[in-house]
Amino acid sequence: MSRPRILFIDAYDSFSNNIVSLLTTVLNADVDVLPIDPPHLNPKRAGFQDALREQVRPYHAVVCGPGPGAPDVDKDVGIMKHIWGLEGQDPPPVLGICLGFQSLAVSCGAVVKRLQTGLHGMIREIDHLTAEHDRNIFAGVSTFKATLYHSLHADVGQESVPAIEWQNAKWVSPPLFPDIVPLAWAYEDRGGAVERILMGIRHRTKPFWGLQYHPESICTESAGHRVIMNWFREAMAWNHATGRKTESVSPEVKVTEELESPILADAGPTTCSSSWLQGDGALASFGLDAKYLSKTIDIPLHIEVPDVVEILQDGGNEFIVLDSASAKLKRTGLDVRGRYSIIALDVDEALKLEYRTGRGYVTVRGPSASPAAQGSVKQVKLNQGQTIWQFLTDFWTERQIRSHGTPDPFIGGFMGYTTYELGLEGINVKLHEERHHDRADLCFAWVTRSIVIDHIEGSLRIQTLSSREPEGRQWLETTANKLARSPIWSNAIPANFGKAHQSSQLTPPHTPRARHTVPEIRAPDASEYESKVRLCQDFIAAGDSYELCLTDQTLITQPRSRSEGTLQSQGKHTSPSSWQLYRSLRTRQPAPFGSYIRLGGATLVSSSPERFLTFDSAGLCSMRPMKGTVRKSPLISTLEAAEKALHIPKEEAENLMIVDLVRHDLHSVCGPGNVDVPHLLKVEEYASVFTMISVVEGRLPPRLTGLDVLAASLPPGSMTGAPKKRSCEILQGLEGPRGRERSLYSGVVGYMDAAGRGDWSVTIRSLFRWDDETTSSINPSTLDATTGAGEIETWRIGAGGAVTALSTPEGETDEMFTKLKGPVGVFEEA
Ligand SMILES: C=C(O[C@@H]1C=C(C(=O)O)C=C[C@H]1O)C(=O)O
Ligand SMILES: NC(=O)CC[C@H](N)C(=O)O
Repeated sequence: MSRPRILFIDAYDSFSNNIVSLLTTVLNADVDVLPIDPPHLNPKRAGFQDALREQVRPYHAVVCGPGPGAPDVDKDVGIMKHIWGLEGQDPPPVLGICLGFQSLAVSCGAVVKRLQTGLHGMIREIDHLTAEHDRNIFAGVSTFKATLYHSLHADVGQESVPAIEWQNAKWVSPPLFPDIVPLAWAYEDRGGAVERILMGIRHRTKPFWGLQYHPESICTESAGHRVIMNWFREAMAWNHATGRKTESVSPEVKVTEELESPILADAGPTTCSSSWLQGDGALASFGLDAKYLSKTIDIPLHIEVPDVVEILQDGGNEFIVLDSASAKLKRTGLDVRGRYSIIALDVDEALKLEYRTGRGYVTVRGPSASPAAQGSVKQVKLNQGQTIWQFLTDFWTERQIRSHGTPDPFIGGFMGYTTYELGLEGINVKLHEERHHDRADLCFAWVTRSIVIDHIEGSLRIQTLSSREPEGRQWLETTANKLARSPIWSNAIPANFGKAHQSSQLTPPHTPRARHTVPEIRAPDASEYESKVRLCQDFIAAGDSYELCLTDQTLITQPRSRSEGTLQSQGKHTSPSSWQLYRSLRTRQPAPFGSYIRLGGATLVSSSPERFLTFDSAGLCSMRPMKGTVRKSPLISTLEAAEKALHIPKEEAENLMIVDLVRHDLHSVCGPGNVDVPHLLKVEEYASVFTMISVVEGRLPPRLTGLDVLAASLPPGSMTGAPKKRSCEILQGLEGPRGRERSLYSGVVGYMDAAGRGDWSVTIRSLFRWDDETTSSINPSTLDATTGAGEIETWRIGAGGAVTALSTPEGETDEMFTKLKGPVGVFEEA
């Protein structure tokens, strides 16, 4: 028999692809996905019912999925609501899950109410009917626990049943709702009183079933998969008994995900991407036909990443340093996260690709191209329907290097950043306001000269992608000599030259008093932040989100340092340059994903502990969401104590939600059955906090690369909450003042090399500024006499955390300030 076909109706949930994977693997079925609001099925148009019937006819069964919102709100359920009303001889067999379940219950007359407290990421035992009769999909299923993600539940009068009657009453259709046959329940202890929550139903006469819990969650026990098998067996039995005919899907009806084409706003550029990439202009041919050359030397123990940068800098303007600053602390070799540091060299000479959301073109900046240097900047139009990621893939494919013979993770290739707003474009979340700047949301340099430091081996590899071998080799020698001959290398100058001293005692952010307002720190107002946490919880209670990663920004203004643009340290009384801030942050807050980046008008100084995504050239990808953080304190100073503090329902639920979300993101590119969770809820130690991480792995099909994973998974789920799209929309409204963007914060930083390997971190615990936010000083009192530069620069630091139904406003505010402390401290130190 050919494989059965199932239509999955997606209510924009962040777990949908996990359900598709479950159905595909457990039922050996082909699953097509249709959104709740497909343009060709508008309930307001004449003939809608017929069109919907035609849509579902080819399928053996339909699944109505989970999602944000409420079942009685039309826009939240879209066509789902009309599935239950499909009259005629042969309604299709349908399974509703969570929102889909609630929609079925509402169609049978039930009222949907708010739970006393939402149950998101909570794992509960299911009390189900095991008897073998009457289309009971729980028949023969052993006891199991399942994950819940809901704020609402179906009220069928269960609270009015006296406790002594419950055992007999619970499997009987409630008198007021004769079409609902209860099949499963869960019970929530609410301080002595028990809340009865309907977990599974079937329709009395129609082939409709529903589950309130999430069968696809990583924490729903596999005994629960039997329910899905039973359901499908009942569905097929229904089709057979009623003679319901399914027809094979003709190519016209087959549903595929609709790709939105980018908005082609500016008519400006005329060169389109395909002709540019194949052209032979100086920019288009940059980096083609290159060969990998390298030279390895030992690195003295006292030399640190910034020392290497200082020795080799040649008065450049742009820098990319990915610094495993925590590696030295862990030279045991156990902590593989921080093994390598990568330094791009001669970034000014590299080709840069920049993209801004909503624009239909890519800006290509040639070597040493200042925006003013005409001729070396080109705007290349994206083809109709082509995304920035497809453009980057085409560019990369032309420069791919298959054999290089180095075990190191990077040989040269793309390095750069993306903003949070780039991610929003990818999930079709519109920005509230017009943007009053011209900054790029993605800036990737094609790096051909670089250094990889292996902190475990104590080695340094100088490498180039060069089309002229003798010249390339010459450069390797010159660079090696430059390092070896430097006085710092031979320890003639102490290696802590120019470094800020380590401060272990962190002080809370504050606004310095008026006399000498340098720098001026404007941290979020605690009570305002607390009210935003409460607003988040209102959205959660209403069913609009399961978890919201609320954040806020701290602004620091200071006179622009006179030595900005060089890597010099300077006198005591001037404001610190970005380089000094970086030196200071990496000492105060050493992290596995530190970075110093000056690229495309942005400066980023980061001490991120969070890996977003790593992948190899064979297509194995791994994501490492972090969620659940406690501050180090005398009470919580050991891993053991932190485990106690973090292995509690609230923290575990936060992490689990993001794990399921990341599985969904990875499933979308890796496909059903190709995603696993090798580590769940593991507590790790960082400089000033303990955090819980999980690892989610996927295997990419051969034709896809890590760029496809980035395209499918931004913005990082740990920075949004779930479901991603609705949560981001809510956060946009809350995180004002209006028009404020998260920008680099919540974006990602990393690389994808010419061999196809990549490593990306989430931009958190960091500070950034944009060149265009430097203003002339209007108030002379804010000027430090020794800078005299007359310019004020603005640094931004984002911080926040996940809000759930179980959060407390004070607890979340404290967590936000804890995360802020590290990065803000570099200014206080100055
Ligand atoms: C939002 C931040 O961190 C995120 C939120 C975390 C949490 O809620 O525990 C942990 C790591 C990050 O994914 C931040 O650092 O500002
Ligand atoms: N996961 C879901 O489908 C949730 C359904 C609904 N939004 C609720 O919160 O109850």
